[in-house]
Order: sequence, then structure tokens, then C-alpha cells
Amino acid sequence: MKHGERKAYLLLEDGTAFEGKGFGAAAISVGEVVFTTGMTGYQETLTDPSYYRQIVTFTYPLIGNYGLAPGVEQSWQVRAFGVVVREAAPTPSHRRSVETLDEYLRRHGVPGIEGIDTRSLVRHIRREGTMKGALVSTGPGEGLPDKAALWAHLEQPIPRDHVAQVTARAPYRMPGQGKRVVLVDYGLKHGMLESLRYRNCDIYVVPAWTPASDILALRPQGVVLSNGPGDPQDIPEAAETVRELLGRVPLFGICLGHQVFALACGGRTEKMSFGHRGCNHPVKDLTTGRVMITSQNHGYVVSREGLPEDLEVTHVNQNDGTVEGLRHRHLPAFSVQFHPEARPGPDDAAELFDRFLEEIDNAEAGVEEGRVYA
Ligand SMILES: NC(=O)CC[C@H](N)C(=O)O
Repeated sequence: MKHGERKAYLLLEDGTAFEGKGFGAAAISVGEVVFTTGMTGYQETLTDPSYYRQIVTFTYPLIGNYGLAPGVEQSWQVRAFGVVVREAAPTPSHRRSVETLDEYLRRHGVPGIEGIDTRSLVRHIRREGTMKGALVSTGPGEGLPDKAALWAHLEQPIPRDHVAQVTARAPYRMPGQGKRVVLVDYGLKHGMLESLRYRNCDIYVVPAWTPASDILALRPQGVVLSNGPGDPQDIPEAAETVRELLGRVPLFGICLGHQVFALACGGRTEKMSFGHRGCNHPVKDLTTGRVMITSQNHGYVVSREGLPEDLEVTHVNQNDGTVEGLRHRHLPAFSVQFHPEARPGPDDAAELFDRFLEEIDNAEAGVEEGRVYA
């Protein structure tokens, strides 16, 4: 088969349709159509579990040019449900690359569409907000299915059990000589494990629904709440668990973990119009005045309105002023909406992991001095 002989459609729930060329798996996929502005890091993006049930549009026009390599992925599967690019590079070049984007997506059963005007799609999403879409990519020589049948696919609601689909089925440990940290897995990225391992942590990963008593029974010195897909309000049990952990062990929330932390403290979250996705989002740390370029991938955000007294805003997005970081005023707990583990993206915020380990030291010293925070 010659590259480009396959047909594909991307249909949006508001009736907008794009026709292009298919690549990846010959399949039909339904998900929320989102866009990311990352110029590189496509393999990390596609395997990030936070993209579960999303069809990812890349604004950068050439994707796949340095190929796909083992060890780069952020989970064991492609978690995005579909891929939209201007051009999928057919001849990648990198010494570690073992396959093309087309081959990679075929192997993972995920469809792609290329050759559409991704600028016009992204402008549409920016204007109207993210929306449901159906992506159909045909096999070589196959005709496109009937559009009416495809619209029918769009009538079904997207299920909301995202975290249940991607969380670890059972606990596991990555032993280390350093601090004992429990990582609650709402759909964690490997980069998070790497960031903790790099700091010698003794890591216990637990499934999302693990009760607070079981987490505390592991005698953690700190608990990290991971990133994950979907709406934080769909997992009220998670906020309930975090409420029970608050004040009993230092907490660090990242992305979905940050949103769950805010809900646990009595805050609110809301859906953004088109979210923040990419590797180039400027965030100001209000405690130091420093601006970092951060990696982001979220469609929900902690609301400024109704923020509980106990929470202080520590980070703000420089583009739209939204809340990017929180700290509890009295207890050892803080969180960020962006990704300090990067993967993909710059390492500007990596030191937040060190800050968390310091927080543990301070909390433990406080307890020794009789300042009990529990
Ligand atoms: N990366 C994440 O953890 C994303 C959090 C949440 N699913 C959101 O879209 O806002």
C-alpha cells in the first residue's frame, strides 16, 4: 500500500466535518476532540492516560518526524482514542526510532487522520470549545462509511468511568532507599514514577479507590496524588479519601490530583472551554515571582470562586489567570495543575518534587518538636 491511499473522516457533534487521509488502525473512534500545542513529545502525549477518551489534534504541522522509540511512553498503551495531524511523517529519522507513527498507531489499534486543515479545526475548537467527535479511518482501498451511520455514533454519550479504566488493578512497589511515598494512581504517567525514583523514593503505587486506612497502613512519609483522565467531580470517593488523609500525612497533588485535593478541601472545579494542552504554558509562582514554562494537559480547572479560606493560590497561569497551584494554609499539602514531571516538556518545575521531600522533612521535624499537625 502506498502512504495516503486511505480515506478518513473527522465529524464533530456540531455538524462540522473534515475529510482527510487515514493512517494508524482502520477503526472508528468516539471521544472529546482536543488540541495540544506541543511541538515535540507526541509519543509521551499519546500514551498519557489523561488523554483517555480524547481525540488529540496536534497544532504542530509535522508529527512523527523523529519516530517512536521504546522507553519514551508514559503508560503501556496509546491512551488517546484518535490522532489528528496535518502530516504524519512517513520516513522518521532518529537513532532510537523503531517505527513510524502510522505503524505505532496500527499496533495499538488507534485510528488517525491526516491532511486536514488542523488550523481551521483548532480555531473552531477555540471558538466553540472542545466537543465530541467521531474519527473513522478506513483500511487501504476501502470506501468511507455512510456519514449518517457515523453521526449515529456521536449520539451516544461518552461514558464517565475514565479513572476506573486506567488505574492500576493492584498495588505495586518500586523499592528505593529514600522516603517512603505512596502514589495514588488515577492514571499516572511513568514520568511521575521516574521523578520519584530519581530522588531515591521507596514508591508504593496504589489503585485509585484504595481507602485512606489502607494507604496509612503502609506508613507513608508522603502521599502523591497523580494525574488522570476525566472530570474530577466524577470521582467523589477520591476527594473523600484525600479528606481523610489531610493532616495525617504530607500531600502533593498533580493535575487531576490537584483538582481532587481542591475538592477535598471544599473547593470547586469547572470545565474549561478548550483547556490547556502543550509544553509551553507560562505559569507564575507567586511565592518566588518566577515564571516557569510548564507542560500541561487539562480540561478542568479549580475555580477561584468559592475557594476555601484554608487554601492559598500559589501559582497562576500567565495567559488566562487561572489557578495553577494551591497550598493548604495550615497543613502540609500542596498541589499544581501543571506537570512537574514534564514528559513531554521542559523541566522548569521539576524542583517541586524536591519541595515535596522538604515538606516531608519539615512536617516530621514539626511533629518531633511537638507541633502536631494531625
Ligand atoms: N492531566 C490530568 O491529570 C488532567 C486532569 C483532568 N482530567 C482534566 O482534564 O482537567
